[in-house]
Amino acid sequence: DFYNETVAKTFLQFYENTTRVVWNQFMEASWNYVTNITKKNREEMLHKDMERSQHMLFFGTRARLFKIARFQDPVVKRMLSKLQNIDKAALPKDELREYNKILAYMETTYSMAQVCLNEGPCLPLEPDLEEVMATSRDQKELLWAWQGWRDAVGRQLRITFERYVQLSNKAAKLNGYVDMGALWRSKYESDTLEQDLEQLYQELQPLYLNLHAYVRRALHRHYGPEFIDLRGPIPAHLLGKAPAGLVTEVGRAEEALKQMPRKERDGLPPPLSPPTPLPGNMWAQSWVNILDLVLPFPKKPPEDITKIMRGQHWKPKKMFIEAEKFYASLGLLPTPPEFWKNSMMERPTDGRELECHASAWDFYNSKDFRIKKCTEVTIEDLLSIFHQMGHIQYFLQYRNLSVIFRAGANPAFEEAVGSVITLSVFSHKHLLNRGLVSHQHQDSEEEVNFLMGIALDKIAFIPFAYLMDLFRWKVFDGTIQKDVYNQEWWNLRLKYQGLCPPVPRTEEDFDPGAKFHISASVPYIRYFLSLVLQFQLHEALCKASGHMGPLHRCDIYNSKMAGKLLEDVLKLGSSKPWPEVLEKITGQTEVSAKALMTYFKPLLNWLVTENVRQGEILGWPDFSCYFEE
Ligand SMILES: C[C@H](NC(=O)O)C(=O)O
Ligand SMILES: [Zn+2]
Repeated sequence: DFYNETVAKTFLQFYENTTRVVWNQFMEASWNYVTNITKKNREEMLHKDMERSQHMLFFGTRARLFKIARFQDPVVKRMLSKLQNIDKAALPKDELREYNKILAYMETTYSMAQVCLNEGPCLPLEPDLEEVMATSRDQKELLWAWQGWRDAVGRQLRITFERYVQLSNKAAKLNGYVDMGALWRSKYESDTLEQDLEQLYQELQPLYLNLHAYVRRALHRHYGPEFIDLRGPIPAHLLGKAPAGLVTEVGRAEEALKQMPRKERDGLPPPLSPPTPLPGNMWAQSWVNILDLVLPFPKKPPEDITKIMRGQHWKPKKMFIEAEKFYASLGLLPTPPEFWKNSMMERPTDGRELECHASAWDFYNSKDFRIKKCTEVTIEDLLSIFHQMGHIQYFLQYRNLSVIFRAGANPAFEEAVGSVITLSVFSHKHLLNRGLVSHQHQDSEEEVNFLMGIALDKIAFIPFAYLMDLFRWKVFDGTIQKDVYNQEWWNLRLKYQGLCPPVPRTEEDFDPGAKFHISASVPYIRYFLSLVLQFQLHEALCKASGHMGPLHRCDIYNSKMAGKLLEDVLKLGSSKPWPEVLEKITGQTEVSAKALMTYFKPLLNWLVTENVRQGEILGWPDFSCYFEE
């Protein structure tokens, strides 16, 4: 009977015992599919997904029958309420089958997309198109990659995405939510989530506007007024690579040096070597690749860590071991042998189709955990591995909890764990300690350069991470109708990021679909919240480690105190409301941007001074976009 708490506990135990097998088989089938996209693997994955959904439907519908309000045990109440949300499993069988096919089609279209040169090879996104974005010396080529990718992915997904929205909302309604955006937001257990997010965005906006204005000035210097309006938005494709100007300048300098007679040449310093190509950014979500162009103190360029890694013959395996050592240094859990045996750390060379977007996997048997990544030897990929290993550490810490609680305190916590560690990894102190830079001391100007490098990743990301789900929430709640998907996408990209498409866009295009998380139906607000949360956690862990001095110099490596604080939280999984979890680490129950602002204070001071000196306009009152003729 559904009033009896003991009956509920038996019901939950029965769920526990049957779930592991069903979920493990589904994860195994999903892994086999995304690491080797074949028809057979797709059928098997769809079949296992149906089984998992049937299982969720059986238990989810029964969980709704219990009179939870009358129960005493908070754990039983929390478990039953989580069990009630069964997401797409609530759809009628035939519509669920259609929905799963749509999800597989969108994600696979993204993963298999290539852009073909007129005569010659077709290039996949990773690593080839990213490489083009990073190393292109030619505006036309860059535009070719930017537009080609959107033609190959976004355009193909537009119609399917419309049906995806319908079925998503139907599933949400069957779970008691007004639309899928409401179901996604429910994971944060807060009825003020949207206001809180907007508040955080407002607090962070000045930082972004100052960075945007400063970067716009630098791009204006290199590309000239025909491309950049100092009072207007920035063309999106220019933020993805070392600017053609800079690289050809260096190329010219090298040519000139070669022409010089030897005796003259020997006395001269070597030209600034072309920046090692970091993977560009197809979505302008990170601007790290134009650091050389925007360096506050160009005479003190940071060392090229990718070049140093390659000089030291780093290989992908060593990059994973490096991350493993860091987590071990905090006294956290080691990865089991299965991890090293079953992970996919490099793109296979047997020509198979696969999904290269990096991800971490829990196989729900408390012993099999994997990362899938098409690793390149770059500093960006090293930091990405630290991020993914943060997911693995969370899986390890909560592996003995009920399967219902094997998730982050909220999705932003899952994303923040690894990112917190990368803040220490990328500190000058840590890089020096690990032999990845040789420069002993960083003076205040070099520190501003350093903070600029971090800001091009983290601050540039703020508006992008915010707008990704602002867009989707509006699509789900009907504010954005399907006939204006693309123009509404670019309205948000203009409003929040101050970006423009480099060429005119139409409603034949579906540019948001060119981003993995939209084609793979992965919510994104988690990354926006994680961005703020990771600095808040970093500050708390640095304090626990006994760090003194500016936050951006902190490296918690080897701190067992910081590790213990982190471990106590990760062990909780999603068994407690996240404000309680946050309070255990930071003493606060709310996400706060204060630590992020503290971290970037020296840079913001410099930026504001520089922008005032240049008489910059913050924002883009000239909101028209320049289009290449
Ligand atoms: C930030 C996010 N990271 C991830 O998916 O691992 C992205 O790549 O867009
Ligand atoms: Zn992640």
